Amino acid sequence: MLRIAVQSKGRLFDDTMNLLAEADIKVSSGRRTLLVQSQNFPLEVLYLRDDDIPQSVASGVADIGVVGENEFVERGEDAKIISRLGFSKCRLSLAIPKDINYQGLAWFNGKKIATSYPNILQHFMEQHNINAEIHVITGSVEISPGIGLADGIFDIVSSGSTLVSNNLSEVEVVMQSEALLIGNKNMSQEKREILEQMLFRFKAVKDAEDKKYVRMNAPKARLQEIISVLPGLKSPTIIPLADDDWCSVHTVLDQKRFWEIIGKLKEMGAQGILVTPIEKMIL
Ligand SMILES: Nc1ncnc2c1ncn2[C@@H]1O[C@H](COP(=O)(O)OP(=O)(O)OP(=O)(O)O)[C@@H](O)[C@H]1O
Ligand SMILES: O=P(O)(O)OC[C@H]1O[C@H](OP(=O)(O)OP(=O)(O)O)[C@H](O)[C@@H]1O
Ligand SMILES: [Mg+2]
Repeated sequence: MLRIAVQSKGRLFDDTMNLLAEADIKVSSGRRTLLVQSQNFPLEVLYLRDDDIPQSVASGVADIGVVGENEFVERGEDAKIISRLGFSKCRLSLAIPKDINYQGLAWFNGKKIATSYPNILQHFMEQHNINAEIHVITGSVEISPGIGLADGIFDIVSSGSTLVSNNLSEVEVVMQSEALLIGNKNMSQEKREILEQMLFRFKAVKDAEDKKYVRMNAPKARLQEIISVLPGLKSPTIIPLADDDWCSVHTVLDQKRFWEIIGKLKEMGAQGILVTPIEKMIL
């Protein structure tokens, strides 16, 4: 049995549970139960506060965990990054009251900065030879300049609307962050095998993202032309039709090039084009 640490509530919870669900790993999200076993996969979910996830994975209380890169770097715990999950994208930035005429990092010398990420900030300040006072608070960081608690802040920014509503402007982006799947460095062989199975499923879901399964009827006379514009996995599947002059062509198209390719296919005489989403794809 593999044990995964998942944020019990908050921004990472939904996307993590969706990822498991898409991989057909069933887990009831009994929010009051802290440890829940999957009904159909050798996985148990340990619900924790995200701050505690890096340590729980490093110490082996959990084998793997999903946590924001910001939190993982801040904690400096000894665990490895297994994969980047692509959700909860944000950045850690320095921001100051918007009416200040900011000329560069030197502004922060002798200033007080409020943050929940003192280690990352400290490291950044040392790298740039800035001497600022770091004031640690665990939440509502953006309010601190407004109430005279600090001169600037160092916090998570995504859309930037929290900064705007607190009259702050972002002056330096220090790091980019996304959700990470992290793992204990000394997992048993048995656990590593379960993890491989899980990653295989995640990949199948990810590979199917933004892909469409497309079927169409094509005039045989123009079949080669039609095939030449289709990327497909290997080559498209060609199926005969009752009418000898026509055949059915099945292929997989990338969402990004979808309309461009469909346009060409229509010009080449393709008809009855059917488009369906793909749930999983094993390459
Ligand atoms: N606005 C945002 N947009 C995108 N990702 C975000 C945003 N805010 C936070 N995150 C990411 O999601 C993670 C979890 O955020 P969340 O707000 O749920 O936790 P938290 O702020 O640490 O929790 P709490 O508010 O209970 O202390 C963060 O560590 C960060 O990686
Ligand atoms: O740039 P934005 O899109 O406005 O997002 C940034 C805000 O989002 C997060 O707070 P959250 O909403 O998670 O509230 P919290 O303070 O409870 O963590 C983060 O701490 C910022 O305050
Ligand atoms: Mg938050």
